[in-house]
Amino acid sequence: MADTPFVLRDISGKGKGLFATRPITRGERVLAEAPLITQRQPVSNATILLALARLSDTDQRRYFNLANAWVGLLAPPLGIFKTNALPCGDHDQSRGHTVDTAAIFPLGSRFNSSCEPNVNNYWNENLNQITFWAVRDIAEGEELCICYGTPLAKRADRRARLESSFRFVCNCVACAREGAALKESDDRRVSISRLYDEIATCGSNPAVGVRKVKSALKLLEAENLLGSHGASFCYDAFQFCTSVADVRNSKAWVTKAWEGYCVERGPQSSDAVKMAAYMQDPRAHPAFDLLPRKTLVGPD
Ligand SMILES: C[S@@+](CC[C@H](N)C(=O)[O-])C[C@H]1O[C@@H](n2cnc3c(N)ncnc32)[C@H](O)[C@@H]1O
Repeated sequence: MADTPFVLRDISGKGKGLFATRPITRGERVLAEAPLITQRQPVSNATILLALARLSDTDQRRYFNLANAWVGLLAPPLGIFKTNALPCGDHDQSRGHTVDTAAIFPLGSRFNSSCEPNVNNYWNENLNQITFWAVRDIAEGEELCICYGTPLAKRADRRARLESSFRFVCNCVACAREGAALKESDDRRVSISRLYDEIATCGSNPAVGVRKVKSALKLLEAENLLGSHGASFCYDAFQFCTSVADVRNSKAWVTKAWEGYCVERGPQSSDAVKMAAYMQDPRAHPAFDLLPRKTLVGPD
């Protein structure tokens, strides 16, 4: 871990976790790592054993030293895989994205989960590595957490999912809320998820679409999820503006989307590169000028 800005240490109730050894700036890449083993669905104990047989003794030891939430319930190779696997692709079940390849990483599999994550994991297919990005400024000593689950859901649903897949009760800063604060947070997350679905149906009504994007961004900010989830909403707003040939606001939105993807996924990610091209020429988008021309609104 010589040049990483974190250390691995024990944390009560979570096994081990990763902690910042210095202040980390929003948008910084905290880790890029190749897999120990990769598996395509369907994964079984037998397919994992085959992959492990190709590893050196040192890497096999690394694998078997990882956490296992399924002790006594599954054979160890499979239990460790289910506890630690991260998706190799754009996997966000709450948005209907799933990938059928997942992998185990020596350090990347040590990030604990938070429903208000300060780090985003992104599989970079050009590098064939998983990359981890600070989605907000992180103080020295703070734990670095990604989100394993579906943050845009109520606490009860988030917890149920994490408990059934990873066998822990989430008590992250978002899940620890109670009373009115919990209700407000639950309502905001459900609203963001609803707005996400509604935005997808606004193609013929771009003014409404952009209004909904702005509402979603405000709610994301209130939930401290703007850094991890804002970019795709800004890209939606860009597409609404470009469809009515509103070049000025298209540029403003796609610039926001580019900034967001640089933070969530890195400037070399395919999404950031795509946004950079539309910043140069918003007219290159296939939806440009498809609807009656109109001026919409830009970001705040
Ligand atoms: C991928 S491992 C993360 C690293 C692990 N803590 C370790 O010691 O190597 C996933 C497991 O970590 C624990 N974990 C992760 N996030 C947690 C959280 N927010 N609260 C409690 N336990 C958590 C659970 O036991 C989970 O099954």
